Amino acid sequence: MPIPKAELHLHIEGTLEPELAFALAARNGVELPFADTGELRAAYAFTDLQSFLDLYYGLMAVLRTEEDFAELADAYLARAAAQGVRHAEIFFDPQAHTARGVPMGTVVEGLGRALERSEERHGVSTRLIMCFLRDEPAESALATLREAEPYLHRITGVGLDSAEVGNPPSKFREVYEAAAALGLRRVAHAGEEGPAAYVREALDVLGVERVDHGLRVMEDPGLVERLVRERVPLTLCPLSNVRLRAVDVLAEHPLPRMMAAGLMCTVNSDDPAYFGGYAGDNFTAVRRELDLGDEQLRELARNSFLASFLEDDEERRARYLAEVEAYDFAPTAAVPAGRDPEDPVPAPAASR
Ligand SMILES: Nc1ncnc2[nH]cnc12
Ligand SMILES: [Zn+2]
Repeated sequence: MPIPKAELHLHIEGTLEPELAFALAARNGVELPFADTGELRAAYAFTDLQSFLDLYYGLMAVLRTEEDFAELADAYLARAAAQGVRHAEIFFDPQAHTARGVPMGTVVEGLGRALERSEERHGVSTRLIMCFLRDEPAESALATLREAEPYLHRITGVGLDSAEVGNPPSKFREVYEAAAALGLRRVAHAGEEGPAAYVREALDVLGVERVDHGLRVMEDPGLVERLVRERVPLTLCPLSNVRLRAVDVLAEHPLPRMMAAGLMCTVNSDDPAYFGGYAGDNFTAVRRELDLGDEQLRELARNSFLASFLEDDEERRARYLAEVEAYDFAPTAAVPAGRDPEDPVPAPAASR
C-alpha cells in the first residue's frame, strides 16, 4: 500500500475524467465541442491558469443532477483510496453551477451523498470546502454564502479560487468575515500565479488557516520566516504547477527548498483529471524528480494530517498519524528491479 495521506487541495470538478464527461454528456443530452475522449485529452495543453480554467468551466456543462455530482465524487474517492488517501478535504465551486441554473442544493446534496458513504465504501473520511470564484464580484460570493446557509451542516470551510492575478484576497474581506461568524474554517488560493503579497493578504485580511499553493512565498524571505514561525500549512500541487507552467519542469520545483526552510508543506493533486495524476502520483513524481527520501515523504504525509481540519475528531487524526509513523518503506535493495520499493505488490500505475 502507498503511504497513508490526506488530500487537502482537490477541486472535485477537476476530477472529471474524459470518459465520465462523455457518459454524463450522453445521459444529459449535452453536446460537447470534442468528437471523443482523445480529442478532449488533446486539448489539455495548457499555457497558464486561465487556459485551463476556460476548459474546466466549459466541461462542467455535463454536471446537472444530484446523481451526476454523487458519481463524480464517488469516482474520485475510489481513485484516491487506491493511492493511499485516508482523508480528503474537497473543494467545490458552487457559482460555476448556480450560474448555469443548477441549484446549490443539487450540488451539495449530490456531493454529500457520496461523502456520506465514503468511509464505508472507500475507507476515506471527508470534509467539504466551498470555494468562491475570485474573478466574480464580492457581492456574488456573499450571495453564495447566503444560499449555502441551509447546507452548512455539510460544509466545513470556505476557500477562494479561479483567476488569481488582479483579484487579490482583500476583495473578499467581507465574505470571509461573514464565513468566520458562521463558524466556517478559512483557506484561500494565494501565490499560485499571484505574488507573495497575496499570501500576506490572505493571512492578514482573510484570516486563512492554510494557504493553497503558496508557491511564490520563497520570493519573500520575511514571509517565509513568518509562515515557519506560525506553522501555516501550504497545500502544494507539483504536477499542477508543471501543467499550468508555474514551474518549467518538475525538477525545478521549489518543494525541497521550501521543506528545508522549515515550511509546513503538503503535496496534493489540485485537478487530477487534467494535470496527469492523483495524490499518490504527485508523491511518486516528487520522489523521483526531486530526489526526496523516505523520511521527507513521511514528513509530507504527517503534515497532511496535522494540517487537516480534524479538530472535531482528534482520535481519528491520532490514528492516521500513527499509521504514517508505522509505515514501512520497503528497503530498496530487497525489491526486484522494476518494482516500486514502497509497494509490496506490483502495481499497474505509479501511485505513492
Ligand atoms: N489550480 C487552480 N487555481 C485556481 N483556481 C482553480 N480552480 C480549479 N483549479 C484551480
Ligand atoms: Zn486549486
